[in-house]
Amino acid sequence: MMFPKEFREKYIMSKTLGRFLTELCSCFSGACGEVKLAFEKSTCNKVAVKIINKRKFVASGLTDANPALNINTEIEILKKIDHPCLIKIKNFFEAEDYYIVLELMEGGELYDRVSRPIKMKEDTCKLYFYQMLLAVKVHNRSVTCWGALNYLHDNGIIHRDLKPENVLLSSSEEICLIKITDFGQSKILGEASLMKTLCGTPMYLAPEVLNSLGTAGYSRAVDCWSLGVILFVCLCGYPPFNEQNTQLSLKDQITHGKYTFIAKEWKHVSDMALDLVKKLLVVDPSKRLTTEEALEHPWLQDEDMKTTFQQLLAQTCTNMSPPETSKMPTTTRKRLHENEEEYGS
Ligand SMILES: C/C(=N\NC(=N)NO)c1ccc(NC(=O)c2cc3cccc([N+](=O)[O-])c3[nH]2)cc1
Repeated sequence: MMFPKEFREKYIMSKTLGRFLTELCSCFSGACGEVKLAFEKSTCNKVAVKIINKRKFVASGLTDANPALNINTEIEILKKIDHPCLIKIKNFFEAEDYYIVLELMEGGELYDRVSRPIKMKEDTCKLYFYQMLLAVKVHNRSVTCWGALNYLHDNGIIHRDLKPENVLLSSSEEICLIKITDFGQSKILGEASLMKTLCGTPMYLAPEVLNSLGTAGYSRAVDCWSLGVILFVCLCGYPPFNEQNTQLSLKDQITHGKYTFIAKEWKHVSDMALDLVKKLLVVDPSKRLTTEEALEHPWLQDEDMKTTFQQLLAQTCTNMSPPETSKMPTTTRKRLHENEEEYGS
């Protein structure tokens, strides 16, 4: 693999991190790329480098008409966000492939934790889930060691691909910070253009626009559903919806909210935790808990857990300087704004 010259001037590439084989397989199924360890020459610090293969990226059909737009949207999102539970970008290079240089998350992917035979403790699930909610939610800004936190939804950003592979752990310790990554499917919400459309006569308006009125403004609820699936898997160790289920297709399981409940896998899980899962896995987005509502749920009213999070945060503040993203190469192509309401299903 030939790395661009300007990359090689700054970094020494090392081994592959995480599940290369799965990354390789996912290349054939669509999303593609691997993550490698690298050393920053100027500081000798370790970094992670996400390599996104351009050719497979286009062939996978994962991208909109213009694949470069996707990556540019993603890079702009990565540069814009500044939150302890969202991955930080350090640099970006475009050559025959895309190279995204990021902070190292030595605990690897949550996917590998939930795949282990021994289930995660409920308190650990709570600490991780609390951080995922903080990262995604709309919230009145609170000050951290780096100033006001920018939340994804607060910035009109929907992740749209939340899953255990995209939740990274800061250390191999069970009690650690998590960070959400991979904004390759994210959308940036523009101003509520549907409202402007409705100011005029609907005489020429397509039916799907009028039909979308019911779900208008709920596009961010997709992240809350995904968080519900992640919480389900963390608590009981198996996914709520899967192909092995014979009665219903995976699609029907999801669209009807028919999750598989294996009582023996849930007997050590509190009723409050299960109650929160049930209120996130609600098919109607307008009835699904929002991230703010989820944070108010009784299961998360746990001062010990919140103190632990603040202590973890304080540790990172002492040994880290605020991110320097201003020196990175800017992305040039104009980014499309996704309307607030996506028409149709
Ligand atoms: C930005 C992004 N994806 N964007 C995208 N469009 N993907 O298709 C992206 C996706 C995944 C990652 N993953 C990692 O940084 C990452 C995975 C992993 C596994 C073991 C160990 C480490 N580690 O940092 O030590 C790991 N880091 C980092 C960035």
